[in-house]
Amino acid sequence: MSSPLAASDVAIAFDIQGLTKVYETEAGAVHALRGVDFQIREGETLVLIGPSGSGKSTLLNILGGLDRATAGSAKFRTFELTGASDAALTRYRRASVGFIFQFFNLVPSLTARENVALITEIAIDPMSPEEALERVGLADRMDHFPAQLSGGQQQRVAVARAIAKRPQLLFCDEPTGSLDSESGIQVLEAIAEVTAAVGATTLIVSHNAAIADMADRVVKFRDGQIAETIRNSRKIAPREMRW
Ligand SMILES: Nc1ncnc2c1ncn2[C@@H]1O[C@H](COP(=O)(O)OP(=O)(O)OP(=O)(O)O)[C@@H](O)[C@H]1O
Repeated sequence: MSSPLAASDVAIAFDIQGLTKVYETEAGAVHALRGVDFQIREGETLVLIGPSGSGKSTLLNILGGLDRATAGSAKFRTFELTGASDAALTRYRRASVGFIFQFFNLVPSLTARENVALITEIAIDPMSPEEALERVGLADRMDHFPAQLSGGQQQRVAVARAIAKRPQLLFCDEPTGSLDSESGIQVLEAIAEVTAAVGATTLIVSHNAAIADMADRVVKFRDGQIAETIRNSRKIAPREMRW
């Protein structure tokens, strides 16, 4: 069956078919994803919203090579994630994916520059830690330790770390979840800027409905499935969002 997005002039980053995830727990099986069919275009920014437990993070983790599906298929370009070896998934994450999580995950004993350098030292074609930190507005904070930075600044270091290797994919799970609105806007501005600069396909999971305005498409989850997708006619810059 031909898909509406598979026209020859549209490059597809992810082709997802029947993606299913069941967690076996002591309390019984938890159906986190119930047969998701979806395609994501190269260079798109998607914002994933929906109730707690509806499967957003599970999808992000599977597409990021951090978790494995129970059934179905998820293909990034020509790379089939489901069924890939652990080594292949590690190579994929290292080469292609930048991650940003809610709680920054910086190494406390390293400066901002050193936290970013941890990644650039093992990347294939990275920008310098200095360039990455300049892009997120931290040129004057490079030699600060995480404890000397605000939450928003720490998250911008995490953004710099995620994009310094020029990833094809940027996955953000609640990137502003622990920030006040002004810091959150600065982090989203940094994400929008670096996404445009490196041309990454970007997925952002958020509970903040305002963030949906910066997406090309908003993906609404319900009960382990995609209930609706909405294409924004115009993307709104984070600074102009109504928070
Ligand atoms: N490691 C795990 N073991 C067992 N169940 C899990 C695990 N991870 C997630 N789940 C369950 O899978 C379902 C989907 O969780 P998921 O984290 O993907 O939802 P979410 O939409 O991202 O929620 P939230 O917005 O609260 O982060 C939930 O019922 C959750 O409890």
